[in-house]
Amino acid sequence: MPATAPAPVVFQIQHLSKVYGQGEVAVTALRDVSLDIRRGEFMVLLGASGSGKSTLLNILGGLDTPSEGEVRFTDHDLTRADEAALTRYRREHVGFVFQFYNLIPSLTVRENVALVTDIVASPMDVDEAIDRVGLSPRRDHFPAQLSGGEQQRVAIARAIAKRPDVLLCDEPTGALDYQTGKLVLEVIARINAELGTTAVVITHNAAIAGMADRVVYLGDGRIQKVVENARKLSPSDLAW
Ligand SMILES: Nc1ncnc2c1ncn2[C@@H]1O[C@H](COP(=O)(O)OP(=O)(O)OP(=O)(O)O)[C@@H](O)[C@H]1O
Repeated sequence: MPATAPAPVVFQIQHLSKVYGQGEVAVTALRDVSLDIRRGEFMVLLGASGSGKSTLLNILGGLDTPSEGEVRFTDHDLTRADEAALTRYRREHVGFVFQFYNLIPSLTVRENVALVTDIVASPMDVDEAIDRVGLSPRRDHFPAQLSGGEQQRVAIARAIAKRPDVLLCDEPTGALDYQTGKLVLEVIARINAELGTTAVVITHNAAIAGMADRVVYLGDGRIQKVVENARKLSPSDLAW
C-alpha cells in the first residue's frame, strides 16, 4: 500500500480484552489489544498456540464479543451490538475461511457456493466466484471428489461470493501439505489484490508473514510487535 495515500481504517480496536469463564477458572485470552486495520490490507496474525489469535479473529468477525474495550467496523460498533445486529454484520460484511472446509457433502461445488449467494443482497455470480479460485472445471463435482486444497478453494469461493468487505481466515492451510497450502494462500493473496478485500489470516507458519502488508505478533494475549513489510512476497516466493 503506498505510504502517501493510506487507505481508510476499517477496523478500530481499542483496549480490547477477553476473559473466558469466571473466578478460579477464568482464562484471559486477550489483554489490552489496540490496533487499526486499513481497507484492502493483508494482515497476518502470528503467535504460539493459545496466544489469542482465534479469539481476536472471532471478535473481528462478530462471532464473539469482548469483555472490555471497543471494536468498530466502519460505523458498526461490534462491542455493543446485539445478536441480531452481529448476524447482520456477519452476513453483509464478512467472509470466513476455517481450517476445515465445512462444505455440504451432498451438494456440488456450484450448489455449495450458491447457498451463500441465495441469501445476500448483491452477490457475485456463482461461476465467477468458482473461476476466481481456479475450479471451473470441477464445478459439478461433490466435495468427496476433490482434494483438501480444492475443497478449501471451494470454501474460499463460498466466502467471496457474497462480496465481503473482509475475509477472515483461521489457519486456512492448517490441514494441507506444503505445496497445496501455497496454492490456497496464492488464491487468498489474489482475492485481496484483485477485489481489494481486506484479509486477516491466522497462521502458525512464520514464512507466510512475507505475504502480508503487516504482521501482528501475539503472545499471551498481547500484541508483542507489529511489523510492516516494505515489499510483499508472492506465495510462490515463500519457502518454508
Ligand atoms: N470458549 C473458551 N472458553 C475458555 N477458554 C477459551 C475459550 N476459547 C479460547 N480460550 C482460551 O483462550 C486462550 C486463547 O485461545 P485462542 O484460541 O484465541 O488462541 P490461538 O492463538 O488461536 O491458539 P491456536 O493457535 O492453538 O488456535 C487459550 O488459553 C484458550 O484456551
